[in-house]
Amino acid sequence: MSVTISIQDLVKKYGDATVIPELSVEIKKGEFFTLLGPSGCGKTTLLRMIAGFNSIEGGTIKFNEKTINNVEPGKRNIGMVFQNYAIFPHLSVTGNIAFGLQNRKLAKPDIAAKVEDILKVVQIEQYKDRMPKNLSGGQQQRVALARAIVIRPDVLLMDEPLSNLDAKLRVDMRNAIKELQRDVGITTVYVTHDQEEAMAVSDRIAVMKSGIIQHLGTPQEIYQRPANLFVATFIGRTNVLEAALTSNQGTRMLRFGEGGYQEPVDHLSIPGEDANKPLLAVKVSIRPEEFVISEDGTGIQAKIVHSVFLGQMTHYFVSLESGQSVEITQESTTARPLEPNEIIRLKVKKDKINIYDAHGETNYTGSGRP
Ligand SMILES: Nc1ncnc2c1ncn2[C@@H]1O[C@H](COP(=O)(O)OP(=O)(O)OP(=O)(O)O)[C@@H](O)[C@H]1O
Repeated sequence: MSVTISIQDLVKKYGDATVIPELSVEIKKGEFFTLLGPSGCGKTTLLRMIAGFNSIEGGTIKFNEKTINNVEPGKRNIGMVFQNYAIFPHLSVTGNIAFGLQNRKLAKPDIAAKVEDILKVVQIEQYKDRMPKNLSGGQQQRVALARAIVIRPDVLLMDEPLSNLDAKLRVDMRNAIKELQRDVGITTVYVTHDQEEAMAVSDRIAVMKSGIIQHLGTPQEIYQRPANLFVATFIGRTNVLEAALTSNQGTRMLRFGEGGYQEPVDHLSIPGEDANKPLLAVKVSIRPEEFVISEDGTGIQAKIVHSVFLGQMTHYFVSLESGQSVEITQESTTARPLEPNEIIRLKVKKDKINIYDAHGETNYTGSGRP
C-alpha cells in the first residue's frame, strides 16, 4: 500500500544550528517526489527524518493519518536505496533480495516467487546466482532497488542512487527507475543535486536552499516559471539581465538599457505596484533559447565571441554592449554560422522570459511558489 506523506512545520537542528526551519509539504500517494538543491541545503537531512534516522526538533511527519515521529525506522515499512548500493557482499543476488522477506518470516515458496517476480521487473534474472563483486555498478544498483521494493514498502526513499554510475548508465537507470516506480506506484522521495535527473524522473520537484523550499512544482513549471532568481539559475541555464519596466502611454514596456530595445509586456502581475512610480528596476532571466536574432535592425546590440556547433543547435557566446557575456542557442541552419566579431541584434521571446523584482525574489510573470 502506498501512502500520503504529510510534513507539517518540521524543524531540524544540529546543536544550535537550525538546518530545516518549519518546513511543510504534502507528498501525494504514489507520487515521484524529488528534493533537489545544492550541496548542504538539507535534502539528505529531510530524507533521513522521513526514514526515522534523524531526530525531529519540531513539527510532525504523517504517513496517511498516522504520525510517525516516534515510530522506529524498522516499523515504518520503507524501502531505501543509497548511492553506495549497500548490498551484502557475502550474499548472492537472490540472497540479497530475499533477505528482507526472510526477516519478515515469509514462507520459503512465497519468498522464491516474490524474488523471481522482482528479478524480472528490474531485469537482472540472468544474474540471480552471482555474487555482488561480479556485477557492474548498474547491476548492483538494480539489486539494491529490487531489495528495496520486494518488501512492498509504503514509501520508497532514494538518496542520490545514481551518482556512482557513469553518464550513460545514469540515463539508462533513471529511465528504469521511473518506469518501475510508475508500474509499482509506491510513494517515492528521491534526493538528487542533478537537475536534469530530477526533471527526467519526477512528478513534482521541491527545489531547496538553506532548508527552505524555494519552489514546489512540476518539472515544467519549475523550468518555465521559476519562483525566484535562485531557482531560475539553478534549473537549466539562463542569462540574467538588468532592465526596467516603464510606461508608454498606458502600455507597460520592458526596456533594456537607457533608450534601448523595448517590448510591451502586458501579462505581468506586480504586487503593490505604485502607479506614480512608472520606472521599476527588474532582473530578467532569459534562457539561451529565449533569444531571437533580430532581422530588422532593432534589439540589444551584441558581438559574437565564439560559437559551438552541436548538430541541431548552435551555441553562441556573445558580448552585449554593456560588456555582459551572454549565451544564446539557435537552431542550426545550412547557412554559415555567425563569425567572431560579427555584430548582431537580439530580441527576446517575451512570453517565455521571466521578470523578477530587483532582488530576484518575486516573479512578476507568475510562479508556482509553495
Ligand atoms: N550530523 C550532523 N551534525 C551537524 N551538522 C550536520 C549533520 N549532518 C548534516 N549537517 C549539516 O546540515 C546541513 C544539511 O546537510 P545535508 O546532508 O542534509 O545536505 P544535502 O542537501 O543532502 O547535501 P549533499 O548534496 O552535499 O549531500 C549541512 O550544512 C550539513 O553540514
